[in-house]
Amino acid sequence: MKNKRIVFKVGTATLYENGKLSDRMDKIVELLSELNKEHEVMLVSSGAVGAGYTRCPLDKSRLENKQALAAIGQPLLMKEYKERFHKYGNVVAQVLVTAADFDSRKRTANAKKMINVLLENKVIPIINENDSVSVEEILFGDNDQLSAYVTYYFDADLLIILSDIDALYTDNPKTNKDAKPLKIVTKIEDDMLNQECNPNDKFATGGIVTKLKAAKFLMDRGIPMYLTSGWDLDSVREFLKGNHTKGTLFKGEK
Ligand SMILES: Nc1ncnc2c1ncn2[C@@H]1O[C@H](COP(=O)(O)OP(=O)(O)O)[C@@H](O)[C@H]1O
Ligand SMILES: N[C@@H](CCC(=O)OP(=O)(O)O)C(=O)O
Repeated sequence: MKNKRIVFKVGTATLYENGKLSDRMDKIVELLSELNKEHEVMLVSSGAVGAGYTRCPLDKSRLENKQALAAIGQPLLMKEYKERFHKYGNVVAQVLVTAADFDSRKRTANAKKMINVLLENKVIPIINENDSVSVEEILFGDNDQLSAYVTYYFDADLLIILSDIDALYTDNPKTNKDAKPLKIVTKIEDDMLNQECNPNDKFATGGIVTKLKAAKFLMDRGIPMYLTSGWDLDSVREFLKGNHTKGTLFKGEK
């Protein structure tokens, strides 16, 4: 793949381990900095609520507390990214969105123009839901679907989801040891989307279902999505070189 616009999404469980930032963030920053030389790179990053909790352990079951945790954690998360990307000479930009930003063509077009300016200048946009004001109808609620919207509405060629799981399996591999990884998925059945959502990290809101919804949204629009582990970034490097050995590629049949 050459000169592509690529969106990466990283979940809370990949970034944080036992309430502490993991060195996986360093590895992700290294990979994105490498790719930013040849491609246009955007990052949708979760982790604001988890980061906020490290400083102020509020009861996150109350919505206003969760909003406050995001407000506390978002600048902490950005500081960590900014410092790491700086080592590679990269500038980052914080972009916070709500579902309402994709509701009107005018607002989406305005946001896209701004994203284009960032990418033309090799600045890496780090995007998250604006959790501190996102409630009710303007709420996405999970960054898997948000990253699919970012990919489609901001004209990207590919979405790569870096997860705590290395592929989509025939069943939940954490509870069924016979579950098998799927290499390519060309169709998502409705019953797959009706499973319960149960993310592994207590600060996460996604789970496998939101990843499948993201994949379906993109497959319906002819855009591929690659799901792989945030623990093993060589699979991403290989995939982008055309060697698909690990992870799941979601690609609609056209
Ligand atoms: N069919 C399946 N294939 C893969 N993972 C599954 C499946 N069903 C349930 N899961 C669970 O979904 C988890 C991934 O979702 P989540 O914890 O939200 O990841 P992330 O933090 O990367 O967004 C896996 O670790 C696994 O426990
Ligand atoms: N926007 C929230 C995370 C939402 C989310 O989807 O979390 P995850 O399932 O870990 O990708 C945050 O920054 O904490």
